[in-house]
Formats: sequence, C-alpha cells, structure tokens
Amino acid sequence: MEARPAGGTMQALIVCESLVRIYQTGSIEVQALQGLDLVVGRGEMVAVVGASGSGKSTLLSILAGIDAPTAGRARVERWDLLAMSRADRVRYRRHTVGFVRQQTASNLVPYLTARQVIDLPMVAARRPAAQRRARTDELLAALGVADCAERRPAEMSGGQQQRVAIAVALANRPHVLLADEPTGELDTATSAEVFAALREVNQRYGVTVVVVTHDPEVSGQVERTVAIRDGRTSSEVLRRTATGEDGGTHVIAEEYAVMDRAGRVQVPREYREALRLTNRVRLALEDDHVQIRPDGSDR
Ligand SMILES: Nc1ncnc2c1ncn2[C@@H]1O[C@H](COP(=O)(O)OP(=O)(O)OP(=O)(O)O)[C@@H](O)[C@H]1O
Repeated sequence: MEARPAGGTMQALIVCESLVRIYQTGSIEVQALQGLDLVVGRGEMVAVVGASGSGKSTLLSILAGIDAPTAGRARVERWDLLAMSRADRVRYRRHTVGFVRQQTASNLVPYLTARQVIDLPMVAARRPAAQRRARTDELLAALGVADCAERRPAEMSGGQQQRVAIAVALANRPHVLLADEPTGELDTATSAEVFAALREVNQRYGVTVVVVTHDPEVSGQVERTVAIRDGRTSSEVLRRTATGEDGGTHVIAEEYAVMDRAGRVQVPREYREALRLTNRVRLALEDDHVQIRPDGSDR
C-alpha cells in the first residue's frame, strides 16, 4: 500500500486546526491542547501516541463529542464540533462516532449479555427489531465473538469484552471509530488480537479509526502514527511496504515533522541539543530543502 501524506490525497473526514482545550480548576489553568493540527482521511486508521498528559484523551473526548474545545477548529464530516447544540451532540454521538474506552468493564453493562448490550444503541436510535437482530449477529460474527452472544462480561475474557465493545461502538454504523487505549489493560497477545479486530473492521466497513495507544508494538501495525507532545502534533510516522531487490517485501517507516498552517515546525530536542539551537537560528532556503543553522552571531 502506498504511503500518503497526512490526509493529503484522501477526502479529509476529521480536520483539527490550532485546536485548544484549556481546563480551569479553581485558579489553575491547564492547557491540555495547545494548538493541535490533525487531518485524518476517510477510511484511514491512525494511531495517536504521546507521553502521559500530552493531551491524547482530551483530543479523543473532543472528537467523540463528549468534551468541547476552547478554541480553534474541529470538524468531523459535516459537524463543526465548536458549534454544536445539545441536540446535535446527541445525534453526533449516536450516529457519527463510536467510542471504545480503555477499561473493558466500562464499555459493557455487568448484567447484560453481549447481544443485549450491542442492541442498546440501536434501540436508542429507534431501529426496527429485525434490523437490530441482523446487525447484532453480523457484528458478533465479524468480531469473532459469536460464541459470546449470550454471555455477560464476567463470563468473557478481556479480549472478548473489548471485541464486544467494538461491536457496540459500531452498532449504528458510525463513520468514525475512536478507541482510547483499548488494549491498555490487556496482555501483549490479547492486545494484538484486539488491534487486529480494529484493523479488520477498518477494512471491512471502511470505518475511519483513530486509536490512542501507549504500546509501540501496536502503533507499529498501522500505516500512520501521529505523535502528540505538549498538546500539539509534533511528528508523524508513515509506514509503507516496498519490494526490495531480492523480491521480498519489507516495511519502510519514515518520520515527518508536522508543520501547522502558520508554518511552525517543532525541531526535536535531540537536534536542538546536538547543534545547541536555542532562541535564534539561521534559516536558509536551498533548492530542495530549508536549512536551519545555529545563530553563530555570539561566537
Ligand atoms: N477534566 C480535567 N480537568 C483538569 N485538567 C485536566 C482534565 N482532563 C485532563 N486534564 C489535564 O490535561 C492534560 C492532558 O490530559 P490528557 O488526559 O488528555 O492526557 P493523555 O495524553 O491522554 O494522558 P494519559 O496517557 O495519561 O491518559 C493533563 O495535564 C491533565 O492533567
């Protein structure tokens, strides 16, 4: 598969520009997002990584319509997430996005079977019973949990619970599936299985998937990984498979810095430290690249 620039050649489904979210607790202000830029194309599967506190969950809550941004732009399909009424928000959360949380138990209901819990969002959307039953059977099969249909969460493994949670999130055929550390509580083998399920639904249903993860192994399985640092998108890794001279295929991963609309780029700390780039730097336009050099005027 070809690597592509961030949403470049595809129709953009999610567009965040200079997104800001400030939390105010008493007199303390926390800037969880500080001008984040992100474009996700329709049908893409993107992993979002970053240190604890970098703003990943905040981004996902905003995209899920659970939280509202303070400033900037955030659009998902036709929805402007900064200008939605309460009723819009309910409609958006019911039909446009599906959400899977980290805590396996919080995605399900202890006293409901898998079949009953997958049915719930469709009841809320007033779908006819026959249609609901068919969709439930289809999702249980697609996620490999048909044998769990009549089981309650306590009778399922963590991996099965998360696959049922994905089925719940997909019940109303959303175009976007958001998952916040869906494999955080699972062991490596089970994580791989849940991640494979996300990939499977991404390909089978064409649903756009944004998944937050701490797990580098998991993020290595998607074509595009977006790194957030201090509430901003700092870099992206694009992966593509290429055929070598020996005829074998291998994966090439290339890291890109992300430039915002104002032309700002974050220079990685290792680069800054290696060349002692501080405060002022010299920029020079070359034929096919831009050069950044230490100031030098003080030496
Ligand atoms: N409701 C809130 N009120 C106040 N501050 C908050 C709130 N939610 C998040 N924050 C702060 O915003 C920043 C970003 O938090 P966020 O949960 O988005 O980070 P994260 O990258 O998802 O972290 P983790 O990987 O630990 O889940 C943190 O400094 C956090 O303490």
